[in-house]
Order: sequence, then C-alpha cells, then structure tokens
Amino acid sequence: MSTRIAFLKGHGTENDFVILPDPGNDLDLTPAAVAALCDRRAGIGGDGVLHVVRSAAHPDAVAMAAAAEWFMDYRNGDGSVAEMCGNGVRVFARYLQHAGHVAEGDLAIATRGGVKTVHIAKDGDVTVGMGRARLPGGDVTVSVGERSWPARNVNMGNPHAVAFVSDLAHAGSLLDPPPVAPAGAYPDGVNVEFVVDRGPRHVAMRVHERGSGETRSCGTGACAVAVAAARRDAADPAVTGTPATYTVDVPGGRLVITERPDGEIEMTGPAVIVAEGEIDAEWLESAAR
Ligand SMILES: N[C@@H](CCC[C@H](N)C(=O)O)C(=O)O
Repeated sequence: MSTRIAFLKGHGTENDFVILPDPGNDLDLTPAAVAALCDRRAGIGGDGVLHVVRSAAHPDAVAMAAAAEWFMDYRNGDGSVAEMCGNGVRVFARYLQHAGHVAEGDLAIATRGGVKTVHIAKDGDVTVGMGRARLPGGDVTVSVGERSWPARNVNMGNPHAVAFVSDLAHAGSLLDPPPVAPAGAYPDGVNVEFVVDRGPRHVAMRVHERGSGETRSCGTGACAVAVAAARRDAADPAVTGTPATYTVDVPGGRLVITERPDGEIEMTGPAVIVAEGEIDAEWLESAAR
C-alpha cells in the first residue's frame, strides 16, 4: 500500500483551500502538484493551497522563525506563489487551533508578506492584522468587453486594481483575467476587484484572482476595496483621524475591515475546517512531474 499524505479542506467566506500540514517542509510541492490538488474535478479542489510549515524549516521564513513558529507557504490554484492571502491566513490560524498547536487568542503567523498577528475569538470569528496598504498612484483602467472603468492601484502585500462599477453583472463571466492598463503598472500580474455600493460604509464586490480565476472571496481584495472606498468617500483615516470601518460583502459571505489612522488594517470574518483526509502519495508524485 502506498504512503498517505494528510490533508484538510477549509474555507473563509468560501475562499477555499487545501491545507497540507508539513512541519518539516518535506513535501515536493511543485506548481504542477499544487495545480493538481486544486483541480475541482481530478483533484481535491480549492482556490489555493495552505502549506503549513515550521518557519525554521522553510528558506523563505527562517528569518521570521523567532517571531512566528509557523509559516503560511501560500500557493494559488495554478501553482504560482503569492505574497499574501488574507482569507488563507485566517483559515491557517483555524487549522493551527484545530490541530491543537494554538489556543483561542492571539498568535503570530509568518507569511511572504511578513509576520501577521491573528486573533481567534471565542465567538468563532478570526481577525488578522493585515498591515498597511500601499497606494502606488498613477491612472489604471480595467476593461471587460466594451466597458472600461478607472481603477485604484492598491497593494496589500499583493497587487490589486479596484474598480467601482454600477452593477456587478458588468464584470461578466470573469473566466479570463480582465485586461488592466497600463500593463506596466502590474509587472507581476494583478487581482481585480469590481465594487458596488450597498449602503453607508457597506459595499459588495466580485474578484478575479491572479492565479486562481474568479473566487467567492478574497481577503486582501476586500481590504484593498475598503482602502479605495475610504479614499473615494473622503474617509481616509490618516486625514480624518478616525478609523474607517467597511462591511464588504463577497459572493461567499461578509468581511469587516477597519483601517486605523496609523494605516494599520484589520479584517474579521469566519474561518472553517470542513474535512480531513489522506492523499495517495503516488498520485501526488506523478502529478508533481
Ligand atoms: N484569496 C487571497 C489572495 C490570494 C493571492 C492572490 N490570488 C494573488 O495572487 O495575489 C486572499 O484572501 O487574500
């Protein structure tokens, strides 16, 4: 009988992940292996993979090992590496709690976007300190078919283009990445958010994620949307001196985002473990090639 590899499946507002506990960083997680795992028909299915590794065991995280025991080695569904995943880090924290590595309360998690502080609340929600947004500036335009919109360039560790639209249906099927111009604004690709207003400090969005396609939620995207909305609404906390809180509805649920006057952003929402199982190591090895 072939060796088995443990996995879990989890989601945060239906942004879903294959979770691979691998404390010693022993798995050969090639892009092809990740894409095979995330395949919704021939694999397990997910928007991405949360590879759970001890920081000390991963070259990208060893420098953070003193600050955070665990490293979220996040991969998009196509196998590409991303700097940060906001829903992923909340689900990652839920996994650490589920596995008995941490209890409710505060913990630190290393990511390629730096060490993030997470709070697992008694009521079940998970809050992550996302750090500060960067606003590179410059005019950006997003297009779908014949329509185009001005967009805000917001960097949450990973790149986003946020376009306010009158109807989310105008984003179309989102099967392909919406063209963003100028191309030079995003040399490493971009996540694109389409946003409508739902009420005061309340918006709804759809997203096309770099490396995953349209997903039911994107945490860094929701933060980018809240940041862009606060600038549009003349509610920039650095200017007003008061925090700005936005409710962001995504197809898979609701996230609440607060930006403080010092620029620090917090995001709160659900994070759920739904299943545990085993992968046939031979299948993963052949998929990895
Ligand atoms: N779903 C994530 C974002 C994942 C990374 C993104 N696709 C990228 O390539 O930057 C989130 O919740 O933030």
